Amino acid sequence: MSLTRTTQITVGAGGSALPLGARTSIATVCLSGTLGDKLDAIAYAGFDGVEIFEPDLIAAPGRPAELARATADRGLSIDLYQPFRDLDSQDPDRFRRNLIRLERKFSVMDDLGCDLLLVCSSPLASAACDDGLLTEQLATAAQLAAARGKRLAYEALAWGHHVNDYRHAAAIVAAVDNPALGTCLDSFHILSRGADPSGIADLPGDSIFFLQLADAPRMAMDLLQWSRHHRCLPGQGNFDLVSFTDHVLAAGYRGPWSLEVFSDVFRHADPVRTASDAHRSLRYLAELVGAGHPESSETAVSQGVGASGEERRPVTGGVVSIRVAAGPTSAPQLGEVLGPLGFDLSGVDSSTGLQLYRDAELAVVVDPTVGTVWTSPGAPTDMPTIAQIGLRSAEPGAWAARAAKFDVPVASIAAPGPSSRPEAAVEVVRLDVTDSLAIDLRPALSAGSWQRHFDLVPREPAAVASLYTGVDHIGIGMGPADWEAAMLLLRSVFGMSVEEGLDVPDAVGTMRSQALTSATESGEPIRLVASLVPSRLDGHGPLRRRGGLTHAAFACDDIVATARACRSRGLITLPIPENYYDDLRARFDLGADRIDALRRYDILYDADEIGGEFFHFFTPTIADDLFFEVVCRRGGYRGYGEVNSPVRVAAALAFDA
Ligand SMILES: O=C(O)c1ccc(O)c(O)c1
Ligand SMILES: [Mg+2]
Repeated sequence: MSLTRTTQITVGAGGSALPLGARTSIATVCLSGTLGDKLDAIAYAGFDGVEIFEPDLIAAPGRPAELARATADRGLSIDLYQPFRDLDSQDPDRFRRNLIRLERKFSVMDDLGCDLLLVCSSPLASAACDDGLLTEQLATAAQLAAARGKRLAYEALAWGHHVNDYRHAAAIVAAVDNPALGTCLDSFHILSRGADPSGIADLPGDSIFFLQLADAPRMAMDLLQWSRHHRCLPGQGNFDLVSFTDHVLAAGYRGPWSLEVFSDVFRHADPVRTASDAHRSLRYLAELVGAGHPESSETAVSQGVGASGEERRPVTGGVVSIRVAAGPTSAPQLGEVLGPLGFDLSGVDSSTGLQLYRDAELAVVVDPTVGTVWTSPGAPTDMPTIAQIGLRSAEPGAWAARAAKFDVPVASIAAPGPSSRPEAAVEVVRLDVTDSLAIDLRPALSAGSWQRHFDLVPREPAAVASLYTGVDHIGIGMGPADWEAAMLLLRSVFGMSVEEGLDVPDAVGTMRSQALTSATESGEPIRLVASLVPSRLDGHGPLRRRGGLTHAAFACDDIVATARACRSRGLITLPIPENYYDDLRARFDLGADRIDALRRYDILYDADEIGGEFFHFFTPTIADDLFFEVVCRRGGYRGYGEVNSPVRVAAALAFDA
């Protein structure tokens, strides 16, 4: 068996990764560091151009002409200089003063070799509040720009005083009717206000001077604060950027796709990592947009980056295995819980001590070694964590190719095979989602494949029928440093989709959680629930959180029968308080018998508006974190019983006390 790690980073990849040959660009404000650090990271990630954010230039030691050289030396164009604020004004003196300021900025742009300036709509109460006056003032500015060989891209800020909607900005631009004035469309300002983006398709394409893309998580908060602190990359938030971008292309826009992401997270993240995620996010968006523009994908496909038939995302089956990094202290405790749950110890790897627990086709592998490579740096070594998720796939090699398309490194584990067909020898492809979580893709786990790795304990075939129909979902904790990158990776490579995130308050904190799902060939989706773990909690170190967080939930068809079977094997279910069942009786019309059955087996319950039902019970936590859950879904229930989460956490604390 050999392990090979392939890392492919696109450095200055030739040709466009975007539909219709569009160029990639990014605003310097997206990244942390000095302007030099930012340009290095942007060039390294493979971008074609930059937007220079004025405060970055003002604070930099180099003169604009030097910046122009530094940018050109890195193979980058300067696509936009921004922002020019508060141009229009009800006060004629103020407006005259603003025109002088504008002329000075044109001189800076001369030195930068940039001809496009972003002009934001004014948020000031003194802004021109009359369309006639505003049109007149923008017309004057456009004439000055034309005389200096410059162009102005007028952007409606979502919190603009008079102009805060792209249609209003476009109407003013149309009224001015000067080729030196166009609009800048910024997805954040348009989608954050819930404006219908379909009107973009009807704008004259040559009046759209610039496209800024940003995603964001849905939040009910002040627009300015939301925009300045919580934007994220396409594929990290909840906006529908695919149809947004489709409308912009339908209008005929062929300029750069530029990222403008104001983010508190990226402000202190490694700029190289942010920039490479940023470039990946544009390719992710391009793949989805390109799928709707087959005529546009021809060039892209010839460069190996487009959405062609054979490049479609390969399929997976469901979760077939879970590997728990348990360490020597927790490994025996895991065994004590897995046995009663129906997982028999069926093999041990004599060289590593890895323990294989199986219930029919499902496997849980427990790693008892100290400080395994899967444990996050700084995490307590005795804290068990789900380190690997195994998905069934008949075509691991195709997954390796797909990961490479997004520059995600994979490790290919080869099985002995004919050397004439090396691709057939790829047995497992492993891809790191974070430093402490990997996803494996492999064909069905036959006894044969286990045999190669474990000394199997002889057992009677099908001695016990399987208790479970599969893995319903997996819960994982992630630190803030990993969160954004992991979301993008899961969504781009695996095509996972997200619903809106949830904040779930419980006895030990408020947990930000995000469910991700992806379709499988069997129809039952893969479900992951990521929870954002603050990097430090109560001095317990990163990722340590009392009450449990990391978990695997197994699915069954009959919750009471399964609970009974587990109890008969000695399972201690997490005790749920009487008060919970009093409340259930008050909230739902369940009938005394059903409530009694739930209470007897510590089963929790939820129902949704469409008649879906959810039943689940839990094990106590192992070493404060890991637990197992058994669930039963009925009638198309799509949630995770989140309402019961605080009850579980409090019950786990009470059990441990
Ligand atoms: O938050 C701002 O002020 C700001 C500035 C420039 C932009 O392009 C933008 O979208 C927002
Ligand atoms: Mg903008």
